[in-house]
Amino acid sequence: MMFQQSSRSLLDASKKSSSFRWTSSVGRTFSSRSPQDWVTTEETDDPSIAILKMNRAPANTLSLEMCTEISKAIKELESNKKTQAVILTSSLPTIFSAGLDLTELHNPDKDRLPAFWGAFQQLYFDLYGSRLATIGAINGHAPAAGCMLALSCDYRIMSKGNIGLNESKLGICAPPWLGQQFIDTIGLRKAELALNMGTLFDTKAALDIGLIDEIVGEDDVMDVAKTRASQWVAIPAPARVACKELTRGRQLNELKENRKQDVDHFCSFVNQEAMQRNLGFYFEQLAKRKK
Ligand SMILES: CCCCC/C=C\C/C=C\C/C=C/C(=O)SCCNC(=O)CCNC(=O)[C@H](O)C(C)(C)COP(=O)(O)OP(=O)(O)OC[C@H]1O[C@@H](n2cnc3c(N)ncnc32)[C@H](O)[C@@H]1OP(=O)(O)O
Repeated sequence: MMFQQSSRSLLDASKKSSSFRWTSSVGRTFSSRSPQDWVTTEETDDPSIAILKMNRAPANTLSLEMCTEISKAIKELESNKKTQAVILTSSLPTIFSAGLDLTELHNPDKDRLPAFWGAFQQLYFDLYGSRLATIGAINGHAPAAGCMLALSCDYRIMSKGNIGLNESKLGICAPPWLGQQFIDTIGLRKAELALNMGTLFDTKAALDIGLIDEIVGEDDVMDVAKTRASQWVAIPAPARVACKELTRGRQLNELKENRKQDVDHFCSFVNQEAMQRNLGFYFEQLAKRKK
């Protein structure tokens, strides 16, 4: 990995508290195959390009275990010297990732919460700072932390769905490092408006403000992603890595130096009664939406 980060204690803690079937505070039961199946990697016909697929139905939400699995997959790909690029995508039909798993935030387990945020921070380090060229093949909705996954890629193509940082609609605010990623991508004024309003952009609007780089047809996503990956891989790897360090190194180091404070800040923010009320309300609306 280009920007080596240490998170052993947090991730070790996460392993102890893993649970894969639980009932949420609004009474819905989540179950799935084991976390090992939530993320898969595939080879392509070019040995330098791999695919990383998120398969956590129904919405590829980022729980502690999901963050850990994605991080693990990135590290495994990086450990193969031949691999120079990864295409990040979803195997779900309409959702890239619905962001943080709200069951982690609402009525949280006090011991698990810091480990959860540590795993989310680690995912940012691993994806945003990867030595690999990263192509986001965004084939569905990508709100909030789903948008973070997209923003952490080097190049973003999108076929359908909405993307953006909608945290304010949940009564919360993106952490400074995610907000900064957004500002660095689309510029301060556009980010200011979008963050305050919690705007989710359709593909056209996202392209207009520079949140994505290209709109592609649904059937062309993987072909275009492979073509773009080949173009990135054609740049000599030391140059690519140095460019990434130039544009992302400061932000990554800033969080690295403030990691513990960021976890503490997150935990005290989320544990506030008003935050819990807002999250509970949003979560209930989400669950009721279809009914
Ligand atoms: C300065 C202080 C710093 C402190 C920081 C504090 C907090 C952290 C802040 C920011 C970081 C990031 C935060 C987040 O990511 S919060 C999550 C935000 N995500 C959303 O708002 C998306 C919510 N989901 C949707 O809008 C829709 O699901 C969708 C993505 C548009 C897809 O719609 P569709 O109709 O296709 O699917 P469903 O709505 O039926 O969803 C399927 C299924 O999944 C459940 N679900 C969806 N999203 C989540 C989620 N994020 N967490 C948990 N569960 C989710 C949904 O309820 C359905 O469940 P069901 O049981 O009904 O099948």
